Amino acid sequence: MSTSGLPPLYTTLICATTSIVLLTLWNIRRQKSKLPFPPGPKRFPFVGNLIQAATSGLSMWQTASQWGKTYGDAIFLDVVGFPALVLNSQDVAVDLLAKRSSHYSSRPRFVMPVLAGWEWTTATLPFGAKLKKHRAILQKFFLSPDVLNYTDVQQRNCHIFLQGLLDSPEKYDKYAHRLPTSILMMNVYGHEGSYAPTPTSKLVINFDFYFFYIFLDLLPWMQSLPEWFPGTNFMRVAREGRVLSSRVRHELYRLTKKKMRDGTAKESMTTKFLGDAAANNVDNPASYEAEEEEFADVAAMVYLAGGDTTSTAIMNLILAVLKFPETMYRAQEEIDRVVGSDRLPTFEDRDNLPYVNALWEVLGPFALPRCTTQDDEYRGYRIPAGTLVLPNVWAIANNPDVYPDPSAFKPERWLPGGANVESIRPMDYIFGYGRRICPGRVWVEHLLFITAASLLATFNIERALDVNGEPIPISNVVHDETSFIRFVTPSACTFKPRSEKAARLIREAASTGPAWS
Ligand code: HEM
Repeated sequence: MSTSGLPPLYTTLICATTSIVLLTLWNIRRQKSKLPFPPGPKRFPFVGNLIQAATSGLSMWQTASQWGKTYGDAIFLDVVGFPALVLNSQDVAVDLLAKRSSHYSSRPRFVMPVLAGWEWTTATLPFGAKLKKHRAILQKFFLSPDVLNYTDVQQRNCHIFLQGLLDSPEKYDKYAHRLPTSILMMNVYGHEGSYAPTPTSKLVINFDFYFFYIFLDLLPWMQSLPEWFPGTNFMRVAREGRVLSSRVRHELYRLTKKKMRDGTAKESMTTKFLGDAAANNVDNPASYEAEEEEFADVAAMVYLAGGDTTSTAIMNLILAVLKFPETMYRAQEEIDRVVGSDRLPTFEDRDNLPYVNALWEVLGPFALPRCTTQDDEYRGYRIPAGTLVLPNVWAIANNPDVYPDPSAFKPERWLPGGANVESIRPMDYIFGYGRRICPGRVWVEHLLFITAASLLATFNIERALDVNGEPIPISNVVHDETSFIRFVTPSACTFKPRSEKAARLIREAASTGPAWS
């Protein structure tokens, strides 16, 4: 509508109002950019807070928790020039990562993982259309057990796991790794066994490994140096990474497609997805190909994301039981009462085993960094776009104001009448927040329940004794304190079947399951 026909008073009013609104907006913006950053330790030129974190003698999560006592639960850091924000409490993590997820849901993109060919992985994708497609596929297959009927596969493999412990208990860490990877292999591709493309692949697939090369983000011109130039070792590492990435992405997937052509493929996420995609794109081969390419990435991502995380949770469970044997006896008393000794536990028992359910929530701290996509203001502080946001799950889980005696393993704290029955539970933070919350969480919950219940129904797990009959100290070693996953090394311990009958039940159940290669 034109204002030319309006009386002069109206025109003046409209102009005045518009000017006031524009001035106010400009002022808010100016104020915002004048706001201070959230509090944090003194930042030094070039290195920022890196030296303080590296020399504190604690893990980075513990150091950040200590800083929290002085600076509060949102701490601003400088990581060699990159702004970073550590979130030390559940309230702040939910406020930012869940309630403001529109601009806290991206991931930082570092040079080296991209050079090494891992830019397709769901967990590193920036927020956008591609990520939404990946997550839609993951949620379709993993949020409900019914689509892939994965509880069946989990239960059968769990029996094989128990048989492994009967036969070679000293290999328990290998079996703890093989359990989730074999199930994922079947769920995702329909293959039996687990998979490692090369013996060193574990190292290179752990993305934290690439953070060593963060100097490339500060000195991007180094990528143009000739390969003979000193300090360009990253080029060789990146080349090896690309070969590995391509194998992880395609090998298992192509094998399933071959089996589908031969008519020997077992039902899996891949056969189901390709079947639906073919039916929906009968007249549009280009669209089918695009969907297929996208899907192969998601499938490979599941295998990468689910193995080490879930096997670490199983190792933590065993460690917790070794450290606090009374929890094992209490769980066994509940299992004996509910399940009896004539059969192995099943998923139908889950609701009747509250103590066992409380017991498996002992997963180690694990989190993935986020990256902000817009400037933000929070509690009177400025958080610039491009800030690396790190949820400190360790600090949240070890907050003595929420959890009395936080490092003691007391599953009963979650039960009716327990100290933490009203508090947030580990399940509320160990799988992340908002739009990037872990899409594998329901699958994990099922597997950890059946593993804990079956393991404790059939075995007594105890510390091994030395030549003098004294218990050998538990290995508490975490492989790599800087890793996003707190890997646990195995302890000297024994897995004794609770009875002849328990051993027989295991052998009978395992004889109907798949063989682990
Ligand atoms: C104990 C086991 C596991 C734990 C503790 C865990 C935890 C997490 C956490 C904390 C995140 C980051 C969430 C965020 O940024 O807020 C994540 C992301 C992810 N998880 Fe899991 N996870 C586990 C197992 C699995 C499994 C079995 C799968 C396979 C389906 C899986 C697939 C993924 C994927 C694809 C992402 C990236 C999601 C994205 O960036 O949007 N995880 N997980």
